[in-house]
Amino acid sequence: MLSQPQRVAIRREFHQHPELALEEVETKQRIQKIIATFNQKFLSFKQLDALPTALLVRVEGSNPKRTIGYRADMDALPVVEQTGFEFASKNAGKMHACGHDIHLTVALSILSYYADNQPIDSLIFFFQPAEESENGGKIAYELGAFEGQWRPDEFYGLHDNPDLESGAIGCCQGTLFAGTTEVDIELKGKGGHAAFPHTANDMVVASAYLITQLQTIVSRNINPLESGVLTLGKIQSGTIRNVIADRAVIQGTVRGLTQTMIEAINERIKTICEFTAKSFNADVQVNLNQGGYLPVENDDKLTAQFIEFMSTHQDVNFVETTPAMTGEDFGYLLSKIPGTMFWLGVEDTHPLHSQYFSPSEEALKTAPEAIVAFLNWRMSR
Ligand SMILES: CC(=O)N[C@@H](CCC[C@H](N)C(=O)O)C(=O)O
Repeated sequence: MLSQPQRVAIRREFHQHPELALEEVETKQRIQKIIATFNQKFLSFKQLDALPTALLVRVEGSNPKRTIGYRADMDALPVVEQTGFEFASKNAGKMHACGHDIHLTVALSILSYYADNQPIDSLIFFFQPAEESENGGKIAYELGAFEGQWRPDEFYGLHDNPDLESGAIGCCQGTLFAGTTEVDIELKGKGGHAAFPHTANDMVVASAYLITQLQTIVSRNINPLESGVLTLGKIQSGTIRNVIADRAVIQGTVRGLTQTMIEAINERIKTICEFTAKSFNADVQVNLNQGGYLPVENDDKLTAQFIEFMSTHQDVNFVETTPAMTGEDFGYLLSKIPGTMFWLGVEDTHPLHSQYFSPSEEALKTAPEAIVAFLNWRMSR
């Protein structure tokens, strides 16, 4: 298995060269280059023409009862890194601010183990593009990535978590992550001179009211005992102080722990947009795209086994977690193939998606061993 210094070097190499969703060309080349150094005897590969940055690797089992999938995502975010590390991003405006560099390194470490130690069951490693946006998991599934001998009977994947101690494994039964919807709103009015507001139709003012109205969905429309989020993370309108803006673009994301909640919030967004725009005599276009970001629902039986193993294994610091409002398109894959998603603690004071996010590399010391131990245990059953 890759040593800790090798793991750290690999993680830093990925960290220095982040690529956005569907652009992970060099990242895939790096993955392939690393795998090329492994024993090839039990390995075979699959690529997808229409999703060229994806890579599937199959490890042939010695006496397979099942095929087990393991997924690692590989895309970065459009974030300007501010960590000041010597291995900080070399790609301007892009950063592995969600720890997918850690995810890749853990997956490659596990793969390196099974390249040398043939597993009993067959394994499929899915190096997945486009988790942060663009639905890489769903696209791969729909392209037939998991057909025939490439279909796992059960699927596992992790996400790093700065709130957990380094190396801790966190998981829960049922919903681990929220489902999400990407929200795009465009308001159109009439531009004009700042001095003559009565001759124009100001989309800065309309968007201010619309945003305020939309914020009432969570506070006034949903049951306080349930949960939902609407974050509007981006707004663009206007060009200069003395021109009335004829257009505003608002982008955001909805989060809910159930599909019913997501759909209820989405319906309210449409209604509020329609009537608020009308009240300003503006045109509005609303685009709500859930794509593959379904709630991440862990399979009852497989997750019970995962928790049983992780919570009793002497080398694992296991933490029972509560559902989180982060989204994950692994939710789509788990809606097709049963499995378990879990957290890996990377202890950091900065949250995921922060320009200062600095996951602890200590987590790399123990996570691959813990996951290999679980997989071997699973294969023995
Ligand atoms: C783990 C994580 O941070 N995932 C992203 C997933 C984004 C989903 C989608 N593009 C959206 O923005 O709604 C997250 O922001 O939770």
